[in-house]
Amino acid sequence: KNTDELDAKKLLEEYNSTAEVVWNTYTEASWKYNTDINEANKKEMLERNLEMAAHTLKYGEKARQYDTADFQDASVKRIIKKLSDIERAALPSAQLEEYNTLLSNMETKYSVAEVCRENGTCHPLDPDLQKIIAESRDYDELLFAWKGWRDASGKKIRQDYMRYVELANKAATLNGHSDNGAFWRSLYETPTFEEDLEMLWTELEPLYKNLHAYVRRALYNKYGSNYINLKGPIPAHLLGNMWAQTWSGIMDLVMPYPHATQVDATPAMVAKGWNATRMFQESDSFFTSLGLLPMPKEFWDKSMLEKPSDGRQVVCHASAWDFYNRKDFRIKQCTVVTMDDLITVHHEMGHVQYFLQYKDQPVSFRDGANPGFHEAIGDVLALSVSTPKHLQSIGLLDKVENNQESDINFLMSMALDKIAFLPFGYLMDQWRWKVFDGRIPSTEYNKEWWNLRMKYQGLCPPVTRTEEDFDPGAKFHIPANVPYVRYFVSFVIQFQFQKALCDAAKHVGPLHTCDIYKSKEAGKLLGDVMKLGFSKPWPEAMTMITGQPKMSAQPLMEYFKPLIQWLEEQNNKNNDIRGWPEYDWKPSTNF
Ligand SMILES: O=C(CCC(O)(O)[C@H](Cc1ccccc1)NC(=O)c1ccccc1)N[C@@H](Cc1c[nH]c2ccccc12)C(=O)O
Ligand SMILES: [Zn+2]
Repeated sequence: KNTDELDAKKLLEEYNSTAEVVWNTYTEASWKYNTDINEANKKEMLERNLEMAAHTLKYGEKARQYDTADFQDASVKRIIKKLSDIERAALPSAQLEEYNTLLSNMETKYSVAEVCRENGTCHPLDPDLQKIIAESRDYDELLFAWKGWRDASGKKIRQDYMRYVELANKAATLNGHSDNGAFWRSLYETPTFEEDLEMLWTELEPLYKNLHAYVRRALYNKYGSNYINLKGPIPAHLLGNMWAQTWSGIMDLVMPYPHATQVDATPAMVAKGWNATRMFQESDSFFTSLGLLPMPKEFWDKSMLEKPSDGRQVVCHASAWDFYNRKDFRIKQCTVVTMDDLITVHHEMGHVQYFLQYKDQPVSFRDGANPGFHEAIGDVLALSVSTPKHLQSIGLLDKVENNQESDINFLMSMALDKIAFLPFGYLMDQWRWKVFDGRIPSTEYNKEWWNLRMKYQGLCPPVTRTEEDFDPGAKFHIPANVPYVRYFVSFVIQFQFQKALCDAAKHVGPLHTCDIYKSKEAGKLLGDVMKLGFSKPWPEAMTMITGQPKMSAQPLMEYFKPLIQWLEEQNNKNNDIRGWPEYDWKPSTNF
């Protein structure tokens, strides 16, 4: 083994400059395909992916020659270690081509899927089906969209997915992991990662069960006892979101005090003629108010901020793009003018802010401290933007009162996104980890999916599901091969970050009223951590912000404390049980 540290340094310089070119070329081709899905663009993207894999293989094999045990420079050790895992480039070239083709076919099938009515009108997921699921209060119309989407997307991907699992696992084992799930978890560099997650869920589950009981009661009042059992799971198509992952779509059904302050800024956004660009400019202003970096000109010139109207097929699921040339950064989002999408705008802008902050790091360090950090940045700022006080200051809410009822309304709207999401954020990769390690065989993909949906979310399918279906495939991240536990981590640590930033901003009062707008101290804390990228283990980054190295559910619980007490009282008043002991109940199907 080579123990020459200067040799290694030279290798890494060569790697870094060549990687920037190869990755930029691939990213341009991938962008072209994602924003104009056709055979020619797909072919070009697949070719560029092979070139990138060849580059990864070449330098990965060189990196593996080194024994870095006695190296002085910790960064050199860290990069050599990261380069040594060459992921899919470890596959024989025929299988690598098959793997890349499977991935682009699954993502394309998902992105072009649509649901057609008898009268011939067809509906894509974005914006049509999402709008129906969020706004319709007709049980059967909701069922049309819910079942139709799963028939058009997940069902079509099941075979591809089985082969993808085999090849992903083969690549993982060739890199020394037991399976692909073990590889994904290794990115957190935390030996107790699964135990830590389980402890967080144990702390947070009671909050979720209280919210679930209260929402179930509201849905019972709306849809009646044929469709809701007060001691059973909730039919999965009634929660205002295609995957029941966030529930703010049904805020009108659960609003605690209809006569107190409203919290939805959507009507004002529409009334004031906001468009996608305006939403992104608003977000850009918030970031710069903290002393963080503005979006560069390329961003505004080259991003795709709306679904094209020229007939092009695109991947609508939002994403942020680093072109690895330290200049070119973009967002692709099929933005609609709603409060929900204003939140997503901040989420995506958080990714680009991270790109900007770490752009001068070596390419191997141009990543989040862990994947959850990358997901949390934008959401932290969105916590401030979402406050009634801030929405009023940007003209999106007129009347704002400071009283208990308005507080509860606001906290309910936040809980419908943040607390409702936790079990979904946790179960998605529970399912995939079990698929990758073989605990879930392909003959039980759908049965085990619904077991987890029942166990964690207290949901049931509105109609019978079989192994002909593949409901996990109806959620973008499964066909797109994007890990998901990062969002569970993000939804926990973003409250830790918010608490720390609010302290730095010298906020006084309850955590949920904090708005860090214009706080340069808060911005500096966040900016310094983003500049690190992946150069230090994430507990060091966590300590820089919060003063301690661990994930903790305490700040989230502190943020929602007033609502938790209120929900306890309401559920006791309604004599509602927490949980769903009558788990084998099914809603009536009148067709
Ligand atoms: O998927 C997303 C947003 C998309 C993304 O920004 O996370 C995107 C996903 C993606 C990854 C890889 C390829 C294609 C899409 N991630 C990024 O763009 C990204 C870019 C650089 C680094 C890390 C992530 N949110 C999740 C979780 C979520 C639901 N509601 C939310 C509200 C606020 C924030 C997140 C969510 C979802 O929609 O289920
Ligand atoms: Zn994200």
